[in-house]
Amino acid sequence: MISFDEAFEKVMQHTQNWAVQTVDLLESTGRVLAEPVLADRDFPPFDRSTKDGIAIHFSAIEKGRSTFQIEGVLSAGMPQQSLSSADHCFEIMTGAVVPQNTDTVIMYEQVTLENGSATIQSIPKKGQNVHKKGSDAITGKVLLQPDCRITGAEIGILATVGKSHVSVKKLPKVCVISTGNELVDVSEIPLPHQIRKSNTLSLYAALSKENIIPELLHLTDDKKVIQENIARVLQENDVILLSGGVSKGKFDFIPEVMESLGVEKVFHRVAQRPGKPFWFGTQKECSTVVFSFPGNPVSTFANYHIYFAPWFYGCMGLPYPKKEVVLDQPIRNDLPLTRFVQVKTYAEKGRLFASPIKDGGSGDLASLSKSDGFICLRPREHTYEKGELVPVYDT
Ligand SMILES: Nc1nc2c(c(=O)[nH]1)N[C@H]1C(S)=C(S)[C@@H](COP(=O)(O)OP(=O)(O)OC[C@H]3O[C@@H](n4cnc5c(N)ncnc54)[C@H](O)[C@@H]3O)O[C@H]1N2
Ligand code: MOO
Ligand SMILES: [Mg+2]
Repeated sequence: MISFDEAFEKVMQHTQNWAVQTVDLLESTGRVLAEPVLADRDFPPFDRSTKDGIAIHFSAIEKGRSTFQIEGVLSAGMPQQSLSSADHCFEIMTGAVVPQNTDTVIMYEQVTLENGSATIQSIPKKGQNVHKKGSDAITGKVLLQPDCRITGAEIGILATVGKSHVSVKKLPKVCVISTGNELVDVSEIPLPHQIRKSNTLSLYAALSKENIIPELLHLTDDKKVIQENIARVLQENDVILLSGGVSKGKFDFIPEVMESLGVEKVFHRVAQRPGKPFWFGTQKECSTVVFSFPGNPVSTFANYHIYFAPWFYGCMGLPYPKKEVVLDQPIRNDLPLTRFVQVKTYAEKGRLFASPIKDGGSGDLASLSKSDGFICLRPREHTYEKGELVPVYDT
């Protein structure tokens, strides 16, 4: 059995790269950008008024003028105009092009309009309320580097530079498989000896947060059925996530089936709780990566977040957000294995605290909604003290 740190390192050594694809702008939301995005013109592309008011040439103020004859009204979307005399002004709206021969905008609140003239009530600063052409970025500047997650902010930038199609990293094709004769569909009424499938649906939901829509498959505990189906699934997918069938039971066929299909075992069993019988391997010919999680619900859930999530970030070239929390009570782990304890986190005085949740072991599926993460407690003789910082995996 290997330690958690060794297992984690081995998983991270098997990151994959699934090439790139071009998608429509709005479909790129949540995806990882695969190209640099440059400013196609200056930002802003013209001297732009930032207030509704009047545009003047500041030299008129220096000469002591405070009343200006209004030459016209400018709205956003009008081509640039030209002021014919420094004794005049234009009324100008936010977003409109500042006219030639003007350099300063005074907002309506500081102006009185009367008989076609505007009188200013206070002395403005030269250049005020003008968002200068190219002041945010000049043409050709890199606005977005590749390997960033596309959120609403990036969509706005992509739209502004005219990217109706965006190059993004491809997502893996994923199959999520449940195994077990006791499992029935959500819509069924289970017999007394049966339970409804839940793990694979939790995995489906977690994957969909990453924009991955997996194929879902259920297999009975029949070696031949498992073998035939996994042979096909290996060919058709980049990643397989399994739940169940990896421990010591007479019907836990996954490890031997995987090896019979040429999936090379990287490790089986990790000194951790929950999630100990985790099996991880790769089929080199079709470069499919197999995460075979132990069937107990908390084990499947924990291992997805502890191993798969950072691995997937690694594949996408994204840094995995490492996080620590402050323990709000002492907790021991003098076992010779790494413990992952469910916690509820909360913020207080600018710090993030974690409160351990009592659960009924790794079969206690209902406990998962009371927590929002797992803290990682490596084996250690002395107690983890109240106030100590420990790593946390968000769920
Ligand atoms: N002799 C030993 N027995 C067990 C060991 C051990 O080391 N020696 N390890 C225990 C640990 S720890 C775990 S975790 C489980 C892992 O079992 P498997 O991966 O073989 O999973 P199954 O036997 O198929 O099922 C276990 C449990 O989980 C439920 N399950 C499975 N799949 C689902 C699903 N999709 N949705 C909901 N629930 C699911 C299943 O009904 C069982 O109750 O082994 C221990 N045993
Ligand atoms: O380690 Mo198992 O994953 O606790 O139930
Ligand atoms: Mg089992």
